[in-house]
Amino acid sequence: AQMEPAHAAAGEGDHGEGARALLALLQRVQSGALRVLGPRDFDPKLYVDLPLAPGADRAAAEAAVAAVTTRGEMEAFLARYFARAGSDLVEADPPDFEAEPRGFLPRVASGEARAWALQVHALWKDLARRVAPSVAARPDRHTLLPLPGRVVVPGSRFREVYYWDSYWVVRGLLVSKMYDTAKDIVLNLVYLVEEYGFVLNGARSYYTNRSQPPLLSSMVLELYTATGDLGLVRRAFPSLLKEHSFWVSELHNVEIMDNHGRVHNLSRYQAMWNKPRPESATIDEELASKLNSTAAKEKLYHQIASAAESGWDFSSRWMSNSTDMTTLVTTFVIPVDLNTFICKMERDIAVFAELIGEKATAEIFSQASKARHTAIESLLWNSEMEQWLDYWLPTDGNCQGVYKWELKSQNRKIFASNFIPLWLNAHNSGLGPFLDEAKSVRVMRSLQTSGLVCPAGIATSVSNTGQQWDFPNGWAPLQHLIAEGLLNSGSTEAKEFAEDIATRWVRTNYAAYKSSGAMHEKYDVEACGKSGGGGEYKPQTGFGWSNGVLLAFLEELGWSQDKEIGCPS
Ligand SMILES: OC[C@H]1O[C@H](O[C@H]2O[C@H](CO)[C@@H](O)[C@H](O)[C@H]2O)[C@H](O)[C@@H](O)[C@@H]1O
Repeated sequence: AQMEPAHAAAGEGDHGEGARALLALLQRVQSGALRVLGPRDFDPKLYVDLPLAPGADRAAAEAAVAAVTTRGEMEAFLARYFARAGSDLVEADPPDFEAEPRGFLPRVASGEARAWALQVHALWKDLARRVAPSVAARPDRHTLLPLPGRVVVPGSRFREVYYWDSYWVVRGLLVSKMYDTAKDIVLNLVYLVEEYGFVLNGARSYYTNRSQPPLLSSMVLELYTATGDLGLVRRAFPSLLKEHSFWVSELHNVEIMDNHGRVHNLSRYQAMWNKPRPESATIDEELASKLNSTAAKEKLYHQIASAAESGWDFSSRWMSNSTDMTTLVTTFVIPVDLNTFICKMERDIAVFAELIGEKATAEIFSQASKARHTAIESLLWNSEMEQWLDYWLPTDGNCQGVYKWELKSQNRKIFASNFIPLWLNAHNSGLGPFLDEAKSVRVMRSLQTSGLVCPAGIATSVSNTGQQWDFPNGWAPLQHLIAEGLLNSGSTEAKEFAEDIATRWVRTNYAAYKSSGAMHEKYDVEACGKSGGGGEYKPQTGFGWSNGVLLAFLEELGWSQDKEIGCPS
């Protein structure tokens, strides 16, 4: 596959003419709003989330937008032609929600921790929605995509379902005993695979050009483990096979030959898009204005959308110069975490195939996961640093043919993702451990001296670039993946360290909740009780994956009566 894939613009092809025309109109409204309202407090995503108002005519709105020159005219224009962003998602009132479910967090004895956990549990009611029937009836009037079941959104500006966020939402819902809501979420994602061939970044027409870190099989496994619902496994199985094909297709797969002449297959992120992201078009266009040629701009847009596919948007992890976003080279990076997730997906599919009696498929996927495991260990493991490192392909050529592995192409910079393979300890799907205990301990020691472990949790990287997936931000999914891996490594010392990380995280969430009344999308790990910042949009609250991780940590760790929940003094 070339770095500029033939299908770089294929995401467009999936929609009707009406939906495309609506998105084009909304992007004009977005740039008009920036011109008229100014950059202060401007969120470009708001405008591409606007549904057409009942009875409003798109062509008339198109004719009117160019004439808008003042704030008052813009307000009148928006009120006339559009409904409120998010109004096409209606409240769901999940029937499986109970204020205090039976058997909720049995190991949380502290009254203070328990009262707070119940408040976080109650947030599912605020975040649960259903897509309004008008969306399926008139998809040309909404950028929101129809979904069959109830949804749980991250919160604030993130008014729609997101792919990898949903894994931690499901984990939290299982703690909350909301099995039906969790199943609806999984079936919605299965539906997206049936419709598009992969799980979209999010359920909006502007997210159809890319996916996100692939965790659907993990959601199915968690639900199956909690409920024994084999029907769900059977229902999801064809979609899991389809999703796997997407991630190992020419678009994502790269062949690399190791020093012993063995050729391995690993995957990378690569969006099918080479234009500005509609939800951030004004930002992407401003960045690209630093470049001269159309070809250079298209390459940058492709790298931006591919970074969004990684879930780490944005980070010095994908930049050759960490202070210059125009140097994004996402598609040239073979990421540690993506390949960990695909290895896990292959193990999960093998387990599901066995469960439903598809012996031959079970064998194929068991072999595939072993081959990827070997590839991760051969190409990404660095024995001197005792971490796994992203591998950078040469950025001056295209990605055709087989690459020859070179040690110098491992990126020696420290990121939390360098430790994500530990997570496979927690989920060996019955196929044997990923790491032995001694190696897990060595990786733990490397993490302890990496500079990532901070007073309020694990930082995303050690570079403070102003990007949101860098220092000093800590993200709930990263804490959880690493802590779960350490907890299940078999080592008492690693278990204690995992408990320490989780304790720091729970405390910072608690302190920030007490001072702000909200759960946050990300936290600043330099000090207990601080929410995070940086990046291209204002920090958000709600927040799906933070709530899920908090509940999962409390379930896994418990919280004794005399354990302090506030920040340590
Ligand atoms: O609007 C900008 C970008 O926002 C999303 O990314 C961030 O929020 C997601 C939802 O919580 C999360 O999954 C992602 O990891 C965050 O970086 C969106 O996913 C991007 O595609 C979008 O361009």
